[in-house]
Amino acid sequence: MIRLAIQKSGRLSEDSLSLIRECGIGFLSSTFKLKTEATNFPLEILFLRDDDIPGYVQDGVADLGIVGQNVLVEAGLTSLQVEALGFSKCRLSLAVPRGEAYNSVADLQGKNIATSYPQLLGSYLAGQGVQAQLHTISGSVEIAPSIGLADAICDIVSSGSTLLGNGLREVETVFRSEAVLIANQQLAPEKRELLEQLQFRMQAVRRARRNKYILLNAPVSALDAVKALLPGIKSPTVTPLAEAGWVSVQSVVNEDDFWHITDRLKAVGAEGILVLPIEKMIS
Ligand SMILES: Nc1ncnc2c1ncn2[C@@H]1O[C@H](COP(=O)(O)OP(=O)(O)OP(=O)(O)O)[C@@H](O)[C@H]1O
Ligand SMILES: O=P(O)(O)OC[C@H]1O[C@H](OP(=O)(O)OP(=O)(O)O)[C@H](O)[C@@H]1O
Ligand SMILES: [Mg+2]
Repeated sequence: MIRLAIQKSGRLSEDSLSLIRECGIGFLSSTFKLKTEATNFPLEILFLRDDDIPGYVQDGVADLGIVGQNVLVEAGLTSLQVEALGFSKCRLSLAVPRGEAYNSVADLQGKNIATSYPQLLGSYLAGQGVQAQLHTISGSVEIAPSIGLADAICDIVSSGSTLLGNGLREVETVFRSEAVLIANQQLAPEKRELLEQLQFRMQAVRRARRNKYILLNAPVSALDAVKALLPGIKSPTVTPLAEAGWVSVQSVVNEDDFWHITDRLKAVGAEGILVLPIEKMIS
């Protein structure tokens, strides 16, 4: 049995649970139960505060964890990272009151800055040659300037609406973060094997999310142009249609390139384009 710690409730919880479920791992969860066993994989899930997860994994209380890279680096435990998971993307940024003049990070020299990330901010400022007084607070950091607690803040930003709602302006990005899978570094061989099985499934899920299955009809005369646009995993599948001179083409396309490629497919004569989600993608 391998133990995985995830956030009990917060920005990482829902996506962590979805990823585990999409890996085909079933479990019962209830708001009050802080530990659950998977029904079809030797996995125990612990529901914890995210800040505690890196330490628990380092000490071996949990074998694995899912946590924001920002929390991992702040804890000085970057060496536990196994792979990035592509969700809970955000940035740690410096912000100042909107009306205040700001030209460069040098303007923060001697200022009071409130943050929950003194290590990350401290090393960023040291790298910029700026000395400031850091006030560590554990939450609601964006309130600090308006109550006279600090001149500036450094906190997590995603949409920017919390900054906007508190009269602040983002001025520097200190760190870019996303959720990461972490593991204890002295895992027993049986647990290491379970970790590898989990990683294999997670990678198949993530690859599937990034890609779409595409089917279309095209005149044979356009086939070379269509093939050039849709290289697929190895090469596209091409089957003749009942109507002479036409083929059906099936392939896989990256989500990011999808609209751009669809426009070009239409331009070379493709018709009846269907796009389907992929559930798992194993390379
Ligand atoms: N607005 C956001 N958008 C995307 N990701 C975010 C956002 N805010 C935070 N995160 C990421 O999710 C992690 C957890 O954020 P959350 O706000 O739930 O933490 P928390 O309040 O410290 O939770 P806990 O109660 O577990 O200590 C952060 O460390 C960061 O990596
Ligand atoms: O740029 P935005 O999209 O507004 O997101 C940023 C906010 O999200 C996080 O807090 P969260 O809402 O998770 O609340 P918390 O203070 O309880 O962690 C973070 O600490 C910021 O305050
Ligand atoms: Mg926390």
